[in-house]
Amino acid sequence: LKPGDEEITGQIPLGDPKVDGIKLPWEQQNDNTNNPFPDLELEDEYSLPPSWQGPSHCVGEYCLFSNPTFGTDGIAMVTTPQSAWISVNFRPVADKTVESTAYSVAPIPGKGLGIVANRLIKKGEIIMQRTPAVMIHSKPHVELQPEVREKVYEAMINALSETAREKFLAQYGDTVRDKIDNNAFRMFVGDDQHEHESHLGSFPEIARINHDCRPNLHYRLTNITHTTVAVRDIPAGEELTISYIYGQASKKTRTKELQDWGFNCSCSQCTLSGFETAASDARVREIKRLEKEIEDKMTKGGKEIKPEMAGKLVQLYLDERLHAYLAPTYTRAALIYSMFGNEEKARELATEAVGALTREYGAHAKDIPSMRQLAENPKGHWSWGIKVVSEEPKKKWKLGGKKQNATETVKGK
Ligand SMILES: C[S@@+](CC[C@H](N)C(=O)[O-])C[C@H]1O[C@@H](n2cnc3c(N)ncnc32)[C@H](O)[C@@H]1O
Repeated sequence: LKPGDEEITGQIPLGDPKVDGIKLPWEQQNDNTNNPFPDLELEDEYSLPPSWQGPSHCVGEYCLFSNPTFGTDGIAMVTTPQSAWISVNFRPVADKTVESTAYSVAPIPGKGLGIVANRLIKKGEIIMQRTPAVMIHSKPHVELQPEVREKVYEAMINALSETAREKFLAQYGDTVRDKIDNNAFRMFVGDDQHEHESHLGSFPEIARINHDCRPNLHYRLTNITHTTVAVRDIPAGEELTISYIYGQASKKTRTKELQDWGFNCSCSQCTLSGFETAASDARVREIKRLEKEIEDKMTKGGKEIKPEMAGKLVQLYLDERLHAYLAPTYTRAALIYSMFGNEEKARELATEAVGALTREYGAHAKDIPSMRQLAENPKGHWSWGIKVVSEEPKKKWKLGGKKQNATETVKGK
């Protein structure tokens, strides 16, 4: 969330008690109840298993739901019964992660605390995989009156397991709200039948990872599980980083976005010399130009495309150290070389694409079977030697795209 978001008001009609006399929810209860918030009767459709507490502390349709034994360290959610039900019923994710001694928390000059590799971490190794300790629907987080929000958050923190509470409170930031604003990831909770709704997920251990515009980790959210993966080999002693913003932007744009986040970036890319920064900005511009050119030519049937364009794009991504975003680029390049009948390059790039897709989207990424087939047997792949796609070019050309999971994140300040 960016500064200014808290100015948005109105969806939750609580009013200001001091101004218009509307009572806060807990003031509306009769005196002989200990529960200051009205509980909500759950429709059968959204009833949760008996291990769950809630709904309680309801404000409008948003209530507290908790389970101290769920996922990594238990969870407390402030959300709608529908989103709670969807989250509880998501398929669990359990990949093999590195041992917890492979990294540790350490002070990082100019960034507070951060996480540093204790041994060589290999490209593709999964560093952390966690479910949120706290998950809050974005609307009440932004729109609730501060007094009401504080009460709800107090109950939410009390509902956490002791371990989760300790980890949550140890995060960077003064108040509960600060800790959420500075550390949470935006996640969208929904499924095929229900609209995806914006939430803020707090993963306290992952939140120690600082930002770098050219990160060595990629993160993804699969349903409500957060996974961080190494996108290149990381030597012992190097800081582990993710990007809080979209990295393919000029320094000026990145600086502005990170200032909106509340800090002046001191990452490897933001501290380059003026000359290096100009070269980097030029590469980013060239990446965008080439991507557009390739896309335009492909949607027009691919007549004027040259495989070298795709090769150049891959090289620009590597030169620019954009290792966290290689999957679509490798996939596109492998297809183009295959279309032009270059077996060696098609195999090589499709093999790279399988690795990048696995790192960036997980082992079930939808383009993986096709890229695997291309790597193993280019001549048997649909794209082999077609050069010019005159029929239905868009349909054949379309890459799997970014949205692979039910949830998708932007670092959710
Ligand atoms: C999610 S926290 C990261 C962990 C935090 N450093 C800590 O001590 O817990 C985000 C905060 O870390 C700091 N930070 C992260 N990346 C940074 C960077 N590239 N440059 C400067 N400060 C950074 C900023 O204060 C930012 O608001």
